[in-house]
Formats: sequence, structure tokens, C-alpha cells
Amino acid sequence: MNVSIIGSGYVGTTLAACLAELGHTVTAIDVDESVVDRLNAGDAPIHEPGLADLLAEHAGTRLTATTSYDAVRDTDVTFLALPTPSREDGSIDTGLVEQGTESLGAALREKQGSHLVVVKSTVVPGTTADRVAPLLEETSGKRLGEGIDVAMNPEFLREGHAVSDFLDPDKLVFGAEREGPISTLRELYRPLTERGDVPVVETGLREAEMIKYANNAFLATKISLMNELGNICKEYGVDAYEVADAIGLDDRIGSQFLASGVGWGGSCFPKDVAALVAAADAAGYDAGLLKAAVDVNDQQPRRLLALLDDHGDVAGERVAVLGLAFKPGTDDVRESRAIPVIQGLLDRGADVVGYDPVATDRMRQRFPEIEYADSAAAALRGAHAAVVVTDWDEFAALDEEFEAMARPVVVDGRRIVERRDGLTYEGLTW
Ligand SMILES: NC(=O)C1=CN([C@@H]2O[C@H](COP(=O)(O)OP(=O)(O)OC[C@H]3O[C@@H](n4cnc5c(N)ncnc54)[C@H](O)[C@@H]3O)[C@@H](O)[C@H]2O)C=CC1
Ligand SMILES: O=C(O)[C@H]1O[C@H](OP(=O)(O)OP(=O)(O)OC[C@H]2O[C@@H](n3ccc(=O)[nH]c3=O)[C@H](O)[C@@H]2O)[C@H](O)[C@@H](O)[C@@H]1O
Repeated sequence: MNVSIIGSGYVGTTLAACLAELGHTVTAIDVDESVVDRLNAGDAPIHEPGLADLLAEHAGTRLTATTSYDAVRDTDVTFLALPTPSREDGSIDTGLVEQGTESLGAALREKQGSHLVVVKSTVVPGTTADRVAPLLEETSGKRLGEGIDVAMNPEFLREGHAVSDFLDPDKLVFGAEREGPISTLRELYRPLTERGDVPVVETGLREAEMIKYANNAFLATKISLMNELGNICKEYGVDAYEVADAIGLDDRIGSQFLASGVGWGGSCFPKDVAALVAAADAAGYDAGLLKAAVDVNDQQPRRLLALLDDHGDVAGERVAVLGLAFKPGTDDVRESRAIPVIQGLLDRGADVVGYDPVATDRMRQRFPEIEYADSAAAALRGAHAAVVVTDWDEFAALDEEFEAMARPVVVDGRRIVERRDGLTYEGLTW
């Protein structure tokens, strides 16, 4: 099939490379010329394991990139993989999706033959039917169901595992109001569904949109619930990880996403939970449980710092922050828990030194005023305390590096550092 993809960020680029891998001819469209140039050169604009190999193989043959929307006319299907950021009040800003839809509709005006537009971006229920579809009709001059149609196909990939999650998904969700778009999506994903036993959920547009939010809200709330239990565990001297291992054995609970600590960050959980809360509010429903999940998440960095305070005043003292990325395996610092932790340390007058194997440059843009070390050992040298915010594997191997600390106090927000003699070790929920 000939496919075009509007937006070449985390989702768009992964989708482009993976659909080319599945045998489709793909055109990536982005307003950013540097992204387009990199894609055409077979160079990955984002860091994801396996992506560089796929781009090197398919760029220039099955995968090309352009800044021109005119390219959509030579394709059968267009995915919208544009950002849906939060507004000040938490609600989603669909401005870029609408802008992309208008440019797409204008380009489709001249197109002969049928065309399917698939919303890949995470959007609140009603966006595809009530905003994208009418805009598309208006700008293309065509009628929905008469050659042109819309579908919603949410994405569940995780950063750091984007390619493997896409090529080996837990499920595929196809949302549409007519049979035509569903059968096009079936055909598009057939190379993937034929390979293995992938459950396919065929549903309506609003349901598909809601499934994405429900998925992320459930996972974020699961972590917050475990963090709440973990906070209670800590008060009673109970190890929350032992508790989590045991409750995770119950199939109804499941063992994943029970790692308690300093909380969830990243470009999606905070944004998507906020958007769902705002959408509920707009509809007159108070999503109290989701609001509580956010409150617990906001509280975890403060609890980490309060534990540090128990070991002495850090004003004027060197404090190492180990881990800056929102999770291991990525250089992404968006909504990283390291941000409130660093801010809290600065508010206390500490001399902060940050270390991360890959995310230093990105955090430097957020906090240019702090020191950055090029190894965990260098960050710990002379430090009066250390806090652990990201569970990078290399932190598990730290050992005599702690001996170089001025005062060997470690508050671990991710249960990654090994306890050892001579180290005052404090776990956030254990
Ligand atoms: N990042 C992730 O792990 C996941 C993201 N999502 C959702 O996917 C959507 C896209 O997110 P990301 O890929 O992370 O975004 P991103 O910010 O990484 O990339 C967006 C791309 O769109 C381009 N762009 C902006 N306006 C444009 C326009 N008018 N025309 C063409 N290109 C334009 C930008 O230059 C950029 O390259 C969001 O709704 C997000 O919630 C869903 C699942 C996973
Ligand atoms: O919509 C999205 O963008 C994506 O959001 C998450 O993926 P991602 O943000 O890449 O990262 P996760 O691995 O889910 O981790 C999110 C945060 O939760 C934290 N976390 C995760 C698991 C856990 O047990 N405890 C915990 O604190 C991580 O440290 C991280 O800060 C979802 O897992 C994806 O399915 C979804 O597609």
C-alpha cells in the first residue's frame, strides 16, 4: 500500500520505518526540514533501538520524506501523527492536528480516487468525528463515506522500545464508523497480524480514542496506587517491593508497573491523565481517582526530599542527582521526576551536581545553573548526599564510588543502588 505519515517525531518515524519494513511504500511529511533531510539520508531523527537499521535499509527506496503535503495525493492512506500537547488547564490542544488536517484536506482536493485519513495522535473522545472529519470535508470539498473517510488507530509504543513494541504489539485497535476504513486497516497491518497472534480490536471512533486514554490512565494510576501503598509501607518499616512481588502473583493484579518510587514522568502519562481529567471536568464529571493519582505522583519527589532532610540540612552542600531522564533507555527529560527534585534541592540552597549517561544535554537546557558530571563517580566525589531518580542499570554496580563521598548518604527513589557497609541508605518506599 502507499502510505503517507504527517509528523515525523517518536510515533511518526517509528510508524514510517516499521510500515516500510512491513513492505509498504511510505512518504513521511514534516514541516521541519532538518527532520526530512535526516530521514532521506537514512538517519534517525530520534534515538530508538533498531530504528537506525530500519531507516538505513529503507530510506530512499520504500521510505522517502518531504515537506510538501502534495505527496499525499500519490498515497491511499494518510496517518496524522502530530503532537497533542497540554494547555495550561491540562486539556489537550488539538491545534496542530487541526492545522495538519487543513493542509491535508487542501492537498486532497485534487486527488482522484478514495483516501483514508487515520488519526494516530492521542486525542480525546469525539476529536476525530467532531473536529477532524468536518475540517477534512470542508477543506477537501469531499463528503465522508464517498471516497474519503476517517479512522482512529491509537499507538501504545513505549519510548526506548518503540520499534519492538510496534512490530510485536499486545494489541491493535481500529476505530471507524464504516466497514471501508476497517478493512483498509486490516489490509495495512496484515503483514504484522499474519506473523503472529495479535489481537485486533475493531470498534468505533470514540471507543478507540478512549481506549488509548484508559490504557495510559490505568497504568499511571496503577503506579500511583503502588506508590501510595509504598508510602504506607515505609511508615511501618515494610518493604514495598516484597509486597509488590507477592500481590503481582495474583493474575488479576499482574506483576508489571508495580515498581514504586519517585513516580511517573515522560511525554505521555502526565499529559494524557491531565487531558482525561480535563475532558471529564468539561463533561461535568469529577474524575477524583485520576486527580488523586496525579496528587500522589506530585508528592513522591517531595517525600524523597523530606527523607533527605531527615539526614541534615543540605544548604551549601554538594548533592548528587543520579539519573536525569524520565526513565532508563532514553535521553528524554520531559516531565522527568528529576525536575522537581533538582528544583527542591535548589530551593534548599544545595550545590546540585547531576549525572545521567545520555540525558545531560537535555537537562542542561532546563537547568543551566547546576553542575553536570560525566560519570556517577565524579558526581559522588565530595558529595554530602546523593538522590537516585532514574533506574539506570549502571547505578546497581556502584560500590567503592560511595567511599569518595564527603558524607555517604543515599536516598534511592528507584531501588537500584545496593546497600553496603558504611553507606547510610534510605529507600523511598522500603
Ligand atoms: N512519544 C510517544 O511515546 C507516544 C506518543 N503518542 C502520541 O502521538 C502523538 C505524536 O507524538 P510524538 O510522536 O511524541 O510527537 P513529536 O513531538 O515527537 O513529533 C511531532 C512531529 O510533528 C511535526 N509537525 C508539527 N506540526 C506539523 C505539521 N503541521 N505538519 C507536519 N508535521 C508537523 C514536528 O516537526 C515533529 O517532527 C501525540 O498525540 C502523542 O500523545 C502515542 C503513543 C506513544
Ligand atoms: O502514550 C504514550 O506515549 C506511552 O506512554 C507510556 O510509555 P512511556 O512514557 O514511554 O514509558 P513507561 O515505560 O510507561 O514509563 C512511564 C513512567 O512511569 C514510570 N514507572 C513505570 C513503571 C513502574 O512500575 N513504575 C514507574 O514509576 C517510569 O519510570 C516512567 O517515568 C506507555 O507505557 C505506552 O504504552 C504509551 O504508548
